[in-house]
Amino acid sequence: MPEDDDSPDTTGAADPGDTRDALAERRGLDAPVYEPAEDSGLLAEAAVEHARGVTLEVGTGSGWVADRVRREGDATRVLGSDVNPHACRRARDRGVEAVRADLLAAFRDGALDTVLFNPPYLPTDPDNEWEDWQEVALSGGESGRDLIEPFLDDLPRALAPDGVALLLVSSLTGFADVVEYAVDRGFDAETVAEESYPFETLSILALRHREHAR
Ligand SMILES: C[S@@+](CC[C@H](N)C(=O)[O-])C[C@H]1O[C@@H](n2cnc3c(N)ncnc32)[C@H](O)[C@@H]1O
Repeated sequence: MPEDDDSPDTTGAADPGDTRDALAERRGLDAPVYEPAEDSGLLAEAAVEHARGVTLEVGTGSGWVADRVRREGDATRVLGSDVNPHACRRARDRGVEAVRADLLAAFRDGALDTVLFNPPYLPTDPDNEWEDWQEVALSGGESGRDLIEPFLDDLPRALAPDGVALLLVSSLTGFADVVEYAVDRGFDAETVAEESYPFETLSILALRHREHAR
């Protein structure tokens, strides 16, 4: 594989006992930007199919997902955002319009027709935090939902009335808990893609404002 090829690594399927540290090691603990992996690939496939209008990928990382949507999907404009400045730079180098922002805070009410998010979701022991950009990319705090919940809190505001959000959810994070949280915020949730691995199942939830759900 060429050195600059950062398509998802689907060759390194983890063993059943694979841990957060093993995952991180496989992805390069000291890499400042999350490399696309199986989760990125699953989100990209669903996003190419569903993204329409103004599309934002929150936590764009390398920009690989946003770039695929830009090239292969029907969105009219594709943006990326990330708190990590190295990620914003990588995404821009790829041709993605990327801004440094915390979740949806920088975006106007109802401005987004499609929102994509592959969040940091690994449940993490508070005594075992790394405090680097990989931590920011991977750790979802003790529950795994530290980023998912504030994202879902603000999504009703930023998503257009007939918009859709595609959220990647791991079984490690508590699928039912995420669905319940989204439903409580006025969304209908539908699973549009799912892949099982030895250590987790990844799902893509399509979230629509309840009054606009099909
Ligand atoms: C699991 S990685 C996904 C990267 C990329 N979207 C992909 O699928 O390959 C999560 C990304 O979310 C970013 N992130 C973490 N906290 C964030 C926040 N509060 N606002 C925006 N992005 C955030 C991380 O820097 C990281 O790039």
